[in-house]
Amino acid sequence: MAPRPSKGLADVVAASTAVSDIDGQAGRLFYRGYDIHDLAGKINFAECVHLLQRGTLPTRGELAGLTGELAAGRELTPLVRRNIEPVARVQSPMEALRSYVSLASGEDPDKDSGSPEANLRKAARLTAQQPVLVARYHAARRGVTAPDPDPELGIAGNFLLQITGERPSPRQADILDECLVLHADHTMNASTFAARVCAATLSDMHSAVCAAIGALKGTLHGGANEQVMRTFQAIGTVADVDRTVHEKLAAGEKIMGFGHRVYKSEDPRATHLRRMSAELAETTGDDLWYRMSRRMEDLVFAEKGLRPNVDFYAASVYRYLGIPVDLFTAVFSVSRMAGWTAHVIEQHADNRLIRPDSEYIGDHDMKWVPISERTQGTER
Ligand SMILES: CC(=O)SCCNC(=O)CCNC(=O)[C@H](O)C(C)(C)COP(=O)(O)OP(=O)(O)OC[C@H]1O[C@@H](n2cnc3c(N)ncnc32)[C@H](O)[C@@H]1OP(=O)(O)O
Ligand SMILES: O=C([O-])CC(=O)C(=O)O
Repeated sequence: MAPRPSKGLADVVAASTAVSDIDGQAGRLFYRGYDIHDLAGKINFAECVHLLQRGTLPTRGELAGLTGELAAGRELTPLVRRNIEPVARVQSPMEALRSYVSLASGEDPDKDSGSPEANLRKAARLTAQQPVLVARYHAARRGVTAPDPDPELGIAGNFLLQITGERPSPRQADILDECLVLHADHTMNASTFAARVCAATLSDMHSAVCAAIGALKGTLHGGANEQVMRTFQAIGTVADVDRTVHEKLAAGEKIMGFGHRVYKSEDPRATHLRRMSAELAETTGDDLWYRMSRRMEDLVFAEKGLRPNVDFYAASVYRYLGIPVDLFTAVFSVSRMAGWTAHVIEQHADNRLIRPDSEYIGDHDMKWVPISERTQGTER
C-alpha cells in the first residue's frame, strides 16, 4: 500500500534551503543563520535583501553597490508604464502586481538569460520595482501622480511618501523598514513553494514571481492581513470584539491573523509587530486598533489556544502608517520579493523538477459508451 498523502503537505520536507530556517516549537526564525530578533530593527531592508539574495550581510561597500543597483532598478520599462493605468482600472492590487511583473519580463534587459549573474540582476530589479508598482497603481486608480522618490529616503520611506503623499517621519520610515525585514522570507511558505515549483521547470524568475504573487494573494496566506483590518472595521469597538469572536468560532469560521502551520509558540515576528502597534497607538493618539488587537489576541488564545501570526499586528501597524487597507497584502509582496527571488536563485543553482506523486481516489474500470447512448449518472 502506498503511504497516505499528508493533506496540505504538512510536515513534508519539500526542498533543501540555506535561505531561512524556522524552529516552530521554540518560535524562532533565522535568515541565513541570523536570529530574526538580532536583525529586527538593526538592519535595513536593503541589507536584508543582500543577506537573502547574495548570502551575506553586506559590508559598507557592498551595501552602497546594492543600494545603487536598487535605485537604478526602480525604473519601469515602457510597456509597464503604458499599462499601469489601464490595469489599475480593472484589477485589484494583487492582480495588478501579477500583471505588471508579467509585463516587466518582456523588456527586462536579461530577458533571455537564466544565468546566476542574470538572476541576481533580475532579483534586484524585481525588488526595486515592487514598491514603485504599488505606488504607481495606487496613484493611477486615484487619477493622480505619485510624488517623485526622495534620494534622502530609503526604500520604506520613499514607499510611504509615494503611497500617502506625505513625507514620513524618520520613525515611521524605520517602522515600515523593520516590517519589510520581518516579512522578507519564511522557508517553504505557500508563495515561495509556488515560486520554486515554477522555477524548477527552468522557467524564468518573472514567471516564478507571478506564481508567488498569485499564491500570496489568498486569504489563508498574505491576504489575511487585509482581512484582519476588515474584521476590526466591521466590529467597530473594543467592546464588540468578544461577540464577533464568539460568533465566528461558533459558526466554525476562522479568525484571520491567527494560527500557523509551523509555529507552536509565539511567532517571533508578532512580538516585534505587537510592540510597533503599541508604539504607534501611543504616538498617533489613536489606540483603537491596538486595543482591539489585544482583546482579540487574549480571547482567541483563551478560546482556541491560537496565537497571532505575522499578519495580525501587521494590520494595525500598516493602518497607523496611513497605508490603505486594500494595499496591505501588496506591502507584504514588496518585502517577500526578497525571499521569493532568493529561493528562485537557489532553486536554479541546484535544480531538479518538482513533481510529487498523488493518491488516486477516483473511479476504476470505467467503460466507454458512444455519446448517443450516454445518460448522465447511469453508466456505472
Ligand atoms: C503569512 C501567512 O501566511 S501567516 C497565515 C495567514 N493566514 C491566516 O491568518 C488565516 C487564518 N489561519 C488559518 O487559516 C490557519 O491557521 C493556517 C492556514 C494559517 C494554517 O493552516 P493549517 O496548518 O492547515 O491548519 P488548519 O487550517 O488545518 O487548522 C487546524 C485546526 O485549527 C483551527 N484553526 C486554525 N486556524 C484558525 C483560525 N485562524 N481561527 C479559528 N480556527 C483556526 C482549524 O479550524 C482546525 O480546527 P479543527 O482541527 O477542529 O478542524
Ligand atoms: O510560512 C508560512 O506558512 C506563512 C508565511 O509566509 C509566513 O508566516 O510568513
